[in-house]
Amino acid sequence: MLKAEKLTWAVDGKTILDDLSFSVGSGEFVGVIGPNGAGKSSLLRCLYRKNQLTSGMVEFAEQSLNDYTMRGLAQKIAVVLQEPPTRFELSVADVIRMGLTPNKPLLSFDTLDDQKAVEEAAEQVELSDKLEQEFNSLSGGEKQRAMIARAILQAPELLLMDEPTNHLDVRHQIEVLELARSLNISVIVSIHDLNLAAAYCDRLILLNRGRIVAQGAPELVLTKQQIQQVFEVNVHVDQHPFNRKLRITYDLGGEKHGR
Ligand SMILES: Nc1ncnc2c1ncn2[C@@H]1O[C@H](COP(=O)(O)OP(=O)(O)OP(=O)(O)O)[C@@H](O)[C@H]1O
Repeated sequence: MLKAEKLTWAVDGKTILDDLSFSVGSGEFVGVIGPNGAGKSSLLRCLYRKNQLTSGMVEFAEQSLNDYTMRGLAQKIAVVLQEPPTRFELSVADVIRMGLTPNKPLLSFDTLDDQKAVEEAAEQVELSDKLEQEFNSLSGGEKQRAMIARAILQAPELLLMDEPTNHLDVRHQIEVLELARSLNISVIVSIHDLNLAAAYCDRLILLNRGRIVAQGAPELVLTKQQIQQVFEVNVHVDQHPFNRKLRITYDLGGEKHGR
């Protein structure tokens, strides 16, 4: 579905992403992990054409990303960003409704079905009681969930999410990832929490300093050695006794502090 080959992005003469090759299959849930500044957001920006590649190529559905119109791209790919835009002086319902735009004829009016779709998307992210509230007055986590509802309404084939769990409490982190999984579309998500990444992603791409250090199933990528090398922390990696997913436990410096 999505294929990147030798993707390279440089800015001000500095190479930020260097020779990245990977693919994401239909319905796959892929996590992009790596330390601060590794290039996760820059990579996602290349995948929705906010960053123009310096060299290499990205194909979506066997067509170069550059060959899509903006509207054509929005019909295929939805994006949920780390910091939702704050310029919206609109209600939550207005913001969510924007998700319908790419798939509606230009200058058409909203139908009752559109209204119902907005309400259903709001319900999925537990914002039904906030629909008339101004978007800007939502909490960080609520804004994030509204942007996810907008993306759901877009009915994309690929969902790109840049740190979607950033502002969310632990229950909503889990719910957002489960919701994204339940859509049964391809998802590429950048994520800091390695345990969530291991639990929800089919495959992981581990970035460090703009290069892919490892990619594959969580068990192959999240090895003790690789985590220690890239994140520079001591960890213990085992299998969770209940869900059999990888479990990463960090050395929180107890020894150092005599605890
Ligand atoms: N437009 C830009 N101009 C200059 N430098 C940039 C630009 N965009 C990104 N960078 C640099 O590229 C590097 C990677 O940034 P990026 O935001 O992609 O990292 P990240 O892995 O998403 O980090 P974080 O985990 O902190 O969000 C950083 O050093 C950043 O300063």
